[in-house]
Amino acid sequence: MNMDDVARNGLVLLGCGKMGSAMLQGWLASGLPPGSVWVIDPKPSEWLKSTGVKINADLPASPAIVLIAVKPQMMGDALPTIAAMGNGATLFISVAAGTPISSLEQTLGAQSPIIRAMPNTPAAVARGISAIIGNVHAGAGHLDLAEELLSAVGQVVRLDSEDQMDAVTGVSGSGPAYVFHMIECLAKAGEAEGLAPDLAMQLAKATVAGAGALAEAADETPAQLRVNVTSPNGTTQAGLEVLMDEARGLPPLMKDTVRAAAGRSRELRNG
Ligand SMILES: NC(=O)C1=CN([C@@H]2O[C@H](COP(=O)(O)OP(=O)(O)OC[C@H]3O[C@@H](n4cnc5c(N)ncnc54)[C@H](OP(=O)(O)O)[C@@H]3O)[C@@H](O)[C@H]2O)C=CC1
Ligand SMILES: O=C(O)[C@@H]1CCC=N1
Repeated sequence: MNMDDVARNGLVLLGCGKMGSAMLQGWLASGLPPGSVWVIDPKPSEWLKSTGVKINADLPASPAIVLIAVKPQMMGDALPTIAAMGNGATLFISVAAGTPISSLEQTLGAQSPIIRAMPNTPAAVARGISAIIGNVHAGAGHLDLAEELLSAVGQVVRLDSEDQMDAVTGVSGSGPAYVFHMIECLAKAGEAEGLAPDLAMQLAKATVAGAGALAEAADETPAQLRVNVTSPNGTTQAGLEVLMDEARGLPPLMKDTVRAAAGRSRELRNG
């Protein structure tokens, strides 16, 4: 099965909030016909209505893919809508944080091919990264199909074990929010040094975006790129002595941040 089969047999998107719409935007931009997409969402946005996809319409009996993008806490209400498609050819992909494959199997059927994925919101600009892992019924063809679908919105990595998903969620699923907060903090710090808010925000956004692009494009490691900015006894060294402090700086803070997010992912296993 490939994206041509998805266009022919249909893709059902269950839940079209922030993550569902970020991905849908990418799929439509990459050529998936709107007429091949069924979206189920209680309050469709104006953007969704403008796309030409089928919204809250009768569903195909056996779509190629059902992508589940509701909150973990909404699973109980939402999954019965699609449970009848289980135990057949339909591939289920869930992006829900925490919800284990075993719990999805209970509702969708023990014979269903199910893939758990953790994307992130830069998918909206095709710069996301998704990690995927499947159940025993998700064969190589299903994983290839999920990878092809998610590749339309960024990079895809395959996990060896579902246990890795909590740490992945703490790093790349939630990670964009950490980076957005870094932009906010950098801009505020610029304001504290006397810059106008607009100028401080422009400098902060461009710096984070540019550094991210350089980190991805360069042959050097991020550590070397950092060294390249740091003149001996210069301004960066003075700043990094604060930021890189092993007791009070970013290293322990980032470790605690990712640990808290991964821990919450583990808690969500129980609903
Ligand atoms: N946001 C992110 O960065 C990421 C999110 N995820 C995962 O994606 C999933 C969705 O998160 P996110 O997009 O942020 O959340 P949102 O609340 O933005 O989106 C969920 C959508 O599902 C709708 N919905 C609620 N109940 C039902 C139902 N019974 N049937 C169909 N749709 C329903 C909601 O409608 P209404 O608002 O009216 O209730 C909403 O539009 C979560 O499981 C999350 O863990 C994964 C990676 C990153
Ligand atoms: O905050 C959350 O629970 C979701 C999962 C990863 C990003 N957002």
